[in-house]
Amino acid sequence: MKKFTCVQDIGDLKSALAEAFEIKKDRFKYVELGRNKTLMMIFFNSSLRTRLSTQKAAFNLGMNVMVLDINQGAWRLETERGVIMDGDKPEHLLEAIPVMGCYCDLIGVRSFARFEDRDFDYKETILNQFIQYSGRPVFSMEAATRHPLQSFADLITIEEYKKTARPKVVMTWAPHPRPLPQAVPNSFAEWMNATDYDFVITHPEGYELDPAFVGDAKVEYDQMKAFEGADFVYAKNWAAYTGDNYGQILSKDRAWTVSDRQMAVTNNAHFMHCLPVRRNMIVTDDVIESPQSIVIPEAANREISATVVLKRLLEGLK
Ligand SMILES: CCC[C@H](NC(=O)CCC(=O)O)C(=O)O
Ligand SMILES: NC(=O)OP(=O)(O)O
Repeated sequence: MKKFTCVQDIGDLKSALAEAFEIKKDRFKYVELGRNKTLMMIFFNSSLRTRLSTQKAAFNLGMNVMVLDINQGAWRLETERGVIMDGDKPEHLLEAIPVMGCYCDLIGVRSFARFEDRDFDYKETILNQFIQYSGRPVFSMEAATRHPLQSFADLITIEEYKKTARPKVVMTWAPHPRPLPQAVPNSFAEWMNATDYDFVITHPEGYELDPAFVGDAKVEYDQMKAFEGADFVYAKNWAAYTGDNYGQILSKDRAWTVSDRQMAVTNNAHFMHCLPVRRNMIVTDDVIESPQSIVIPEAANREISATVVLKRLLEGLK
């Protein structure tokens, strides 16, 4: 594997899942693979789970790790070409990227959507500059339009907890005080559409995601109807995608906050969320603390998804 930015990069999902469950049985099985290899993790945005689980995955494979928080310690970076750099940014990304590539063997990048220009975001401008100019294999630690490490962990978790071959999985929008990226819902939809699950997306009108990610998923504007018979509920907020509303908050309707009311019409569904989660905006305390909540095992599986991805990128170096 030469990059990991989307579901297509991992190839056959059944093989990827088999590798994940193999590694889960013995996560140090490939500890020699990464000897004297260095992972560089570059964050343009905050992180807890990705920052910790991806480092742990690198250690599982015997790698060295460097972590850089851009604009905190490094020089502030200009990312636009053609800009006269007479302001507060002493370095351009197009120099910084190949320099960072000199010091490592693999690069992970977190760079969220900026919501200033939809084309800039949806062309994955920053991530693709790392792919183009670093000279190293690059993987996404959540970019503008996807979060594949999260989605792979979500799939592993559903496979572990499902009671039927084709569970009903419902992704629901929920209210949030800030405009959040579409990366997590886009990516979850992309991975769910690559399975044979019964996948439904529910959100208020106006929050339609990019059709390229929605694919053949059923979209239901009535949340209670969507929840009927669900085996898994995956909650997430996202800002509007369509037209002039890009990056905007259209609703903070707390009737969409996942509570016992909605969970009551499901098939005793497991509750999932990528975390961090705003309690009593996205989901009530009772639901996220209930026996059906699997948000912690879901987060734990981030170590497994990252170990599989780093293993395949290391194997690609040979
Ligand atoms: C893994 C999720 C990362 C990010 N979440 C946030 O930025 C939450 C920030 C907040 O709740 O203020 C998102 O929604 O894409
Ligand atoms: N789910 C996830 O990626 O969490 P962090 O933003 O804390 O890394």
